[in-house]
Amino acid sequence: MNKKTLKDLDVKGKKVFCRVDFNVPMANGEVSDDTRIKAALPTIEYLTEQGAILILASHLGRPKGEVVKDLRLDPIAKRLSDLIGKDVTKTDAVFGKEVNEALSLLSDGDILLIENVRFEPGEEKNDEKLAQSFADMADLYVNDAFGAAHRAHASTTGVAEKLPAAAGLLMEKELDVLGKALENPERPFTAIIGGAKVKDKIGVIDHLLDKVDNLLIGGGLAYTFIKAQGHEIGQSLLEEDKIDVAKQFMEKAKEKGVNFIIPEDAIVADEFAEDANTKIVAIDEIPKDWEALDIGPKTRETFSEIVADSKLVIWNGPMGVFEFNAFAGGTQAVAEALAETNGYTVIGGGDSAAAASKFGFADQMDHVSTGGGASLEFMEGKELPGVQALDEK
Ligand SMILES: Nc1ncnc2c1ncn2[C@@H]1O[C@H](COP(=O)(O)OP(=O)(O)OP(=O)(O)O)[C@@H](O)[C@H]1O
Ligand SMILES: O=C(O)[C@H](O)COP(=O)(O)O
Repeated sequence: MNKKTLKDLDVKGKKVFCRVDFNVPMANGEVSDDTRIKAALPTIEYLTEQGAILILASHLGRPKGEVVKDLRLDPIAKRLSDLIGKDVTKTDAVFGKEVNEALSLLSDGDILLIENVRFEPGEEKNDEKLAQSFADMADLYVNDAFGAAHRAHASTTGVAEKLPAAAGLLMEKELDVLGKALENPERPFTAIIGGAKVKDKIGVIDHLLDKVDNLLIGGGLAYTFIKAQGHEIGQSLLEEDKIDVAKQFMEKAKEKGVNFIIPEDAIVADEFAEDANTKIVAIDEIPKDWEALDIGPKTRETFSEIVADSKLVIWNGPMGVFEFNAFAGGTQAVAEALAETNGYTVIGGGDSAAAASKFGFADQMDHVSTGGGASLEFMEGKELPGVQALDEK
């Protein structure tokens, strides 16, 4: 990586403003999944052990510049404190008198978590004054929030331009793993793309077609491709205005010699419901009034065989409506195939990461990205503003 990292900084006795992505799922006022908090621990522990005074900043949800009680970071401060076995001071303010007073009481190795930065209207606007307030608190800036690196906000880019700025250990690892995968992949290299909409995956499919040996398409977006091949898809998800793009991708795959695979069978349902009537059909036999909600058994087998023979697999997006048990089998089969292959496996965050943990395979993946949108933009070949803003080595 050509950006400065934690190891390039001398942090002892310095105030370090560290942006983390603690945008975690909450239920009943408590953290219901602390994966992202745990992922930031190496950076937090390194900084405190080195004797920095650590100021942590994160967003939670999308409060749009207003204070939203349920999006306060107190439960996160508590969980962090339990995980590291150390007190974490939490302020109700994002900056100003309360934060400065709290900071003045801290010693080397202590931790302060400021309030949800998105309570400030200036955060998402990358407001200069807010960025300056963050910079005024600290001597150094560290960005460990890979999950928010695709956002150009005051706490991710604005402040980075005002202080010596380096990547945290999680940021460094994410960029290393995803970067190596895309720049110098071991082959055969397979990408599996699922999820709901072609629209959301155009950039990533296009970019991956220049890189991969196999591109496997599942999920709701597959049916636009199937329609583009001239088959009827009943009530399945269709983006009429993306049929041409789907055709172009299939052409591009042919030109590039990429093995482009779309489902050969599906589980169809007579309504979008957990307890709908279902059957397995060949892909050119989807009944008019039914909709395809998961990939079928033959497709699962084909996908699993390709994954087994791959040296590198990247997976983004579920293969079906995995939230309903009746249509979770395809996603589970893909997660299992990744868990079993000897190849290096990378999950591109979001729903696929949730699915891998739901089915108990997350620990068997080589890398589960903490970024949903961020990993997708990275895989599209875009520069992430939160990374761009860091100091060059
Ligand atoms: N065949 C299908 N028909 C309808 N919906 C589907 C189908 N297959 C998958 N989905 C839905 O797609 C949704 C996930 O789509 P999305 O594009 O958001 O995935 P994702 O890219 O993994 O998400 P994220 O951006 O959070 O990583 C799931 O809620 C799932 O139910
Ligand atoms: O959950 C995420 O993907 C990140 O925390 C970014 O959140 P955002 O989409 O609300 O900017």
